[in-house]
Amino acid sequence: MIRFENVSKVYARGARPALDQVSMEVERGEFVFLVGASGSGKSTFLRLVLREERPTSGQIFALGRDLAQLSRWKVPHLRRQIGTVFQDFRLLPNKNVFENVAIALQVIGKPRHHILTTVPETLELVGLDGKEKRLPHELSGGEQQRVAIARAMVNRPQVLLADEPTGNLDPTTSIGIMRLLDRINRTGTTIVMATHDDEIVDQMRKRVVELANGTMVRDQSRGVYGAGR
Ligand SMILES: Nc1ncnc2c1ncn2[C@@H]1O[C@H](COP(=O)(O)OP(=O)(O)OP(=O)(O)O)[C@@H](O)[C@H]1O
Repeated sequence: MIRFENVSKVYARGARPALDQVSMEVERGEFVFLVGASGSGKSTFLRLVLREERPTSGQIFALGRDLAQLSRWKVPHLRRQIGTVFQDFRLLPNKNVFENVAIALQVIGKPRHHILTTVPETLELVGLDGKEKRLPHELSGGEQQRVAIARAMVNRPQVLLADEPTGNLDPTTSIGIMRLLDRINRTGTTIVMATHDDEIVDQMRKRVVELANGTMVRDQSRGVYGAGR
Protein backbone atom coordinates (compact mmCIF):
# COMPACT_ATOMS: atom_id res chain seq x y z
CA MET A 1 0.00 0.00 0.00
CA ILE A 2 2.89 2.33 0.94
CA ARG A 3 6.54 1.48 0.38
CA PHE A 4 9.62 3.57 1.12
CA GLU A 5 12.92 2.41 -0.36
CA ASN A 6 16.00 4.15 1.04
CA VAL A 7 14.13 7.43 1.26
CA SER A 8 15.99 10.53 2.39
CA LYS A 9 14.65 14.05 2.61
CA VAL A 10 16.89 17.08 3.05
CA TYR A 11 14.92 20.33 3.17
CA ALA A 12 17.76 22.83 3.01
CA ARG A 13 21.21 22.32 1.58
CA GLY A 14 23.58 21.46 4.40
CA ALA A 15 20.79 20.73 6.90
CA ARG A 16 20.68 17.32 8.50
CA PRO A 17 18.21 15.01 6.74
CA ALA A 18 14.63 15.11 8.03
CA LEU A 19 14.47 11.49 6.86
CA ASP A 20 17.59 9.42 6.41
CA GLN A 21 17.57 6.23 4.32
CA VAL A 22 14.18 5.05 5.49
CA SER A 23 12.92 1.75 4.09
CA MET A 24 9.60 0.36 5.22
CA GLU A 25 6.38 -1.03 3.89
CA VAL A 26 2.80 -0.63 5.08
CA GLU A 27 0.55 -3.45 3.89
CA ARG A 28 -3.07 -3.03 2.92
CA GLY A 29 -5.28 -3.05 6.01
CA GLU A 30 -2.52 -2.38 8.54
CA PHE A 31 -2.66 0.09 11.43
CA VAL A 32 0.74 1.65 12.02
CA PHE A 33 1.82 4.11 14.70
CA LEU A 34 4.66 6.42 13.73
CA VAL A 35 6.37 7.58 16.91
CA GLY A 36 9.44 9.61 17.74
CA ALA A 37 10.48 12.87 19.37
CA SER A 38 9.50 16.22 17.94
CA GLY A 39 11.47 16.79 14.75
CA SER A 40 12.18 13.10 14.18
CA GLY A 41 10.54 13.16 10.75
CA LYS A 42 7.00 11.85 11.28
CA SER A 43 5.20 14.68 9.47
CA THR A 44 7.78 14.60 6.71
CA PHE A 45 6.97 10.92 6.20
CA LEU A 46 3.25 11.71 5.86
CA ARG A 47 3.86 14.66 3.53
CA LEU A 48 5.98 12.48 1.26
CA VAL A 49 3.15 9.92 0.97
CA LEU A 50 0.81 12.72 -0.13
CA ARG A 51 3.47 14.06 -2.50
CA GLU A 52 3.33 17.38 -0.73
CA GLU A 53 7.09 16.95 -0.58
CA ARG A 54 9.39 14.96 -2.83
CA PRO A 55 12.28 12.85 -1.55
CA THR A 56 15.86 13.98 -2.06
CA SER A 57 16.75 10.36 -2.81
CA GLY A 58 15.09 6.97 -2.72
CA GLN A 59 11.76 5.76 -4.04
CA ILE A 60 8.23 5.93 -2.70
CA PHE A 61 5.33 3.80 -3.86
CA ALA A 62 1.81 4.54 -2.70
CA LEU A 63 -1.38 2.78 -3.77
CA GLY A 64 0.49 0.97 -6.50
CA ARG A 65 2.13 4.04 -8.00
CA ASP A 66 5.73 5.18 -8.09
CA LEU A 67 5.31 8.73 -6.81
CA ALA A 68 8.33 9.98 -8.74
CA GLN A 69 6.61 8.94 -11.98
CA LEU A 70 3.23 10.41 -11.12
CA SER A 71 2.47 13.37 -13.35
CA ARG A 72 1.39 16.54 -11.59
CA TRP A 73 -2.18 16.35 -12.84
CA LYS A 74 -2.58 12.89 -11.29
CA VAL A 75 -1.59 14.06 -7.80
CA PRO A 76 -5.13 15.19 -6.86
CA HIS A 77 -6.38 11.72 -7.84
CA LEU A 78 -3.79 10.14 -5.50
CA ARG A 79 -4.77 12.48 -2.65
CA ARG A 80 -8.44 11.63 -3.08
CA GLN A 81 -7.63 8.05 -2.17
CA ILE A 82 -5.78 9.13 0.97
CA GLY A 83 -7.80 10.68 3.79
CA THR A 84 -6.02 13.05 6.18
CA VAL A 85 -6.73 14.06 9.77
CA PHE A 86 -4.76 16.58 11.81
CA GLN A 87 -4.35 17.68 15.40
CA ASP A 88 -6.11 21.01 14.78
CA PHE A 89 -9.20 19.54 13.01
CA ARG A 90 -9.08 22.13 10.16
CA LEU A 91 -12.84 22.59 9.89
CA LEU A 92 -14.47 25.52 8.12
CA PRO A 93 -15.76 27.66 11.02
CA ASN A 94 -18.76 29.13 9.18
CA LYS A 95 -20.03 25.85 7.76
CA ASN A 96 -22.10 23.39 9.72
CA VAL A 97 -21.23 19.73 10.29
CA PHE A 98 -23.07 18.51 7.20
CA GLU A 99 -21.43 21.16 4.99
CA ASN A 100 -17.96 20.50 6.39
CA VAL A 101 -18.25 16.87 5.33
CA ALA A 102 -20.16 17.48 2.09
CA ILE A 103 -17.45 19.81 0.84
CA ALA A 104 -15.08 16.87 0.32
CA LEU A 105 -17.57 15.46 -2.19
CA GLN A 106 -18.57 18.77 -3.76
CA VAL A 107 -14.99 19.63 -4.71
CA ILE A 108 -14.73 16.42 -6.72
CA GLY A 109 -18.05 17.04 -8.46
CA LYS A 110 -20.20 14.33 -6.85
CA PRO A 111 -23.89 14.74 -7.64
CA ARG A 112 -26.28 16.13 -5.06
CA HIS A 113 -28.18 12.86 -4.56
CA HIS A 114 -24.90 11.07 -3.78
CA ILE A 115 -23.98 13.77 -1.23
CA LEU A 116 -27.41 13.63 0.38
CA THR A 117 -27.11 9.90 1.04
CA THR A 118 -23.37 9.54 1.71
CA VAL A 119 -22.87 12.40 4.19
CA PRO A 120 -25.54 11.18 6.68
CA GLU A 121 -24.17 7.61 6.41
CA THR A 122 -20.69 8.86 7.22
CA LEU A 123 -21.89 11.05 10.10
CA GLU A 124 -23.59 8.00 11.53
CA LEU A 125 -20.36 6.01 11.17
CA VAL A 126 -18.50 8.54 13.32
CA GLY A 127 -21.34 8.90 15.84
CA LEU A 128 -22.52 12.38 14.89
CA ASP A 129 -26.00 11.73 13.53
CA GLY A 130 -28.36 14.41 14.78
CA LYS A 131 -25.60 17.06 14.86
CA GLU A 132 -25.69 17.94 11.14
CA LYS A 133 -26.69 21.56 11.68
CA ARG A 134 -24.19 22.44 14.42
CA LEU A 135 -21.33 24.82 13.71
CA PRO A 136 -17.82 23.68 14.74
CA HIS A 137 -17.73 26.05 17.74
CA GLU A 138 -20.90 24.38 19.04
CA LEU A 139 -19.09 21.03 19.27
CA SER A 140 -16.62 19.57 21.76
CA GLY A 141 -13.05 18.93 20.61
CA GLY A 142 -13.77 15.22 20.26
CA GLU A 143 -16.85 15.94 18.15
CA GLN A 144 -14.88 18.33 15.97
CA GLN A 145 -12.31 15.62 15.37
CA ARG A 146 -15.15 13.22 14.45
CA VAL A 147 -16.30 15.74 11.83
CA ALA A 148 -12.76 15.87 10.47
CA ILE A 149 -12.64 12.06 10.36
CA ALA A 150 -16.02 11.98 8.59
CA ARG A 151 -14.72 14.47 6.03
CA ALA A 152 -11.61 12.32 5.51
CA MET A 153 -13.68 9.13 5.15
CA VAL A 154 -16.68 10.35 3.15
CA ASN A 155 -14.90 9.58 -0.08
CA ARG A 156 -14.01 6.05 1.18
CA PRO A 157 -10.22 6.43 0.82
CA GLN A 158 -8.00 3.36 0.90
CA VAL A 159 -5.62 4.96 3.37
CA LEU A 160 -6.08 7.34 6.28
CA LEU A 161 -3.08 9.38 7.43
CA ALA A 162 -3.49 10.94 10.85
CA ASP A 163 -1.00 13.46 12.25
CA GLU A 164 -1.43 13.70 16.05
CA PRO A 165 -5.23 13.29 15.86
CA THR A 166 -5.54 13.15 19.66
CA GLY A 167 -3.03 15.93 20.31
CA ASN A 168 -5.69 18.47 21.37
CA LEU A 169 -7.97 16.07 23.21
CA ASP A 170 -8.19 14.88 26.80
CA PRO A 171 -7.44 11.19 27.53
CA THR A 172 -11.07 10.01 27.69
CA THR A 173 -12.02 11.76 24.45
CA SER A 174 -8.86 10.41 22.83
CA ILE A 175 -9.90 6.85 23.64
CA GLY A 176 -13.21 7.44 21.85
CA ILE A 177 -11.38 8.73 18.78
CA MET A 178 -9.04 5.73 18.83
CA ARG A 179 -12.00 3.33 19.04
CA LEU A 180 -13.41 5.03 15.96
CA LEU A 181 -10.11 4.81 14.08
CA ASP A 182 -9.81 1.15 15.06
CA ARG A 183 -13.30 0.49 13.72
CA ILE A 184 -12.46 2.28 10.47
CA ASN A 185 -9.30 0.18 10.20
CA ARG A 186 -11.23 -3.04 10.77
CA THR A 187 -13.49 -2.23 7.84
CA GLY A 188 -10.42 -2.29 5.61
CA THR A 189 -8.92 1.21 5.62
CA THR A 190 -5.15 1.25 6.10
CA ILE A 191 -4.16 3.73 8.83
CA VAL A 192 -0.84 5.43 9.53
CA MET A 193 -0.94 7.63 12.60
CA ALA A 194 1.88 9.88 13.84
CA THR A 195 1.60 10.42 17.58
CA HIS A 196 3.27 11.39 20.84
CA ASP A 197 0.48 9.80 22.85
CA ASP A 198 2.23 6.99 24.73
CA GLU A 199 -0.88 5.81 26.57
CA ILE A 200 -2.82 5.36 23.35
CA VAL A 201 0.03 3.49 21.65
CA ASP A 202 0.50 1.23 24.67
CA GLN A 203 -3.22 0.45 24.83
CA MET A 204 -3.78 -0.30 21.17
CA ARG A 205 -0.85 -2.70 20.67
CA LYS A 206 -0.52 -2.09 16.94
CA ARG A 207 2.60 -1.99 14.81
CA VAL A 208 4.97 0.75 16.01
CA VAL A 209 7.58 2.37 13.76
CA GLU A 210 9.93 4.71 15.60
CA LEU A 211 11.95 7.49 14.02
CA ALA A 212 14.88 9.22 15.69
CA ASN A 213 16.57 12.11 13.89
CA GLY A 214 15.09 10.91 10.62
CA THR A 215 16.30 7.34 10.98
CA MET A 216 14.02 4.38 11.52
CA VAL A 217 15.20 2.84 14.78
CA ARG A 218 12.40 0.39 15.53
CA ASP A 219 9.66 -1.55 13.75
CA GLN A 220 7.70 -3.60 16.24
CA SER A 221 4.47 -5.53 15.77
CA ARG A 222 1.97 -5.20 18.61
CA GLY A 223 4.36 -2.61 19.96
CA VAL A 224 4.50 -0.04 22.75
CA TYR A 225 5.46 3.64 22.71
CA GLY A 226 8.87 3.39 24.31
CA ALA A 227 11.20 0.52 23.48
CA GLY A 228 12.18 -1.98 26.15
CA ARG A 229 9.01 -1.73 28.22
N1 LIG B 1 9.35 22.76 5.33
C1 LIG B 1 10.48 22.55 6.03
N2 LIG B 1 11.59 23.24 5.73
C2 LIG B 1 12.75 23.02 6.41
N3 LIG B 1 12.89 22.11 7.39
C3 LIG B 1 11.81 21.40 7.72
C4 LIG B 1 10.55 21.57 7.07
N4 LIG B 1 9.66 20.71 7.61
C5 LIG B 1 10.33 20.03 8.57
N5 LIG B 1 11.61 20.43 8.63
C6 LIG B 1 12.66 19.88 9.52
O1 LIG B 1 12.71 18.47 9.32
C7 LIG B 1 12.86 17.77 10.55
C8 LIG B 1 11.70 16.79 10.72
O2 LIG B 1 10.49 17.53 10.89
P1 LIG B 1 9.05 16.84 10.96
O3 LIG B 1 8.05 17.93 10.99
O4 LIG B 1 8.93 15.83 9.91
O5 LIG B 1 9.14 16.12 12.39
P2 LIG B 1 7.99 15.51 13.31
O6 LIG B 1 8.53 14.23 13.82
O7 LIG B 1 6.71 15.48 12.57
O8 LIG B 1 7.89 16.57 14.49
P3 LIG B 1 6.62 16.97 15.41
O9 LIG B 1 6.36 15.77 16.27
O10 LIG B 1 7.13 18.14 16.19
O11 LIG B 1 5.49 17.30 14.49
C9 LIG B 1 12.96 18.83 11.63
O12 LIG B 1 14.33 19.08 11.88
C10 LIG B 1 12.30 20.05 10.99
O13 LIG B 1 12.84 21.24 11.51
